[in-house]
Amino acid sequence: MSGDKEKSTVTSAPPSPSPSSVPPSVEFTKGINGLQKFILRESRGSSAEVYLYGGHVTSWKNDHGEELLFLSSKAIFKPPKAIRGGIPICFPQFAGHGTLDQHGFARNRFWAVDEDPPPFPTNTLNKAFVDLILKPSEEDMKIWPHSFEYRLRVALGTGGDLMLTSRIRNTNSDGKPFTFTFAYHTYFSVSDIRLTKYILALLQRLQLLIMKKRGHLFCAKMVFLMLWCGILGIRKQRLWLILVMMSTSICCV
Ligand SMILES: O=P(O)(O)OC[C@H]1O[C@@H](O)[C@H](O)[C@@H](O)[C@@H]1O
Repeated sequence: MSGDKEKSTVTSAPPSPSPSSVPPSVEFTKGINGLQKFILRESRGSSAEVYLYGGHVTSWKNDHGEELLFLSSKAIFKPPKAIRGGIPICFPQFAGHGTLDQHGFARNRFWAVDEDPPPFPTNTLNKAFVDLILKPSEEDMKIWPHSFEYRLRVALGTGGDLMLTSRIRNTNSDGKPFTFTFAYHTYFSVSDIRLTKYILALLQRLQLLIMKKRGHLFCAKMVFLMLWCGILGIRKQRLWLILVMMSTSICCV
């Protein structure tokens, strides 16, 4: 679950470390309303917090201690209500695209620690990370009759970059395929929401225009994001972090 040792929950620091040599660490503790959470810390001081409830990232701070995610002051942290802010996981349905409640049920379920995650092709050394897993309950199967294993890795890299990797496996005993929709519904923190609203409206139009003309969604998204960050004066480092965030992946096995 942490950088140096894949299976240990807490990485202990060596004796008298210098600030730059403190290893990445993962702490399992209680958060708001006693809900359990992990705190990931990286050697240069950035951190992230992940609740088991919802597999929900609620905080991501850079090495200056600045919060990069928005968490509503009205977020109540009381199941079955979803946590408002941070990075809600919308699964197996995004928005109202289906018969389930808005954004599906993954954000309203208690996830478990994944004790035996399949290996990753990439090097996880020097990263603080935690592996979570969600499997449907009998009640879930009544509203969405598909068996699955949803594995989520939340990792914090040495530069403070936050990476979420979702791996969703169809475990239907009859091998029947299923479809789903999904989103990391990230709430970024911004300094001026009014200005952001105007700029977003403008850029959404621009994005639509580019998509219509070129039909190239990826390019449009990148142009959109870079303009947005540039106009809002987001520092270069933060823009980079956001771009890394955007490159988080989802794969089905
Ligand atoms: O209010 P919820 O269910 O947490 O959803 C968060 C937001 O999700 C977005 O997808 C909707 O467009 C918003 O209207 C909504 O507020």
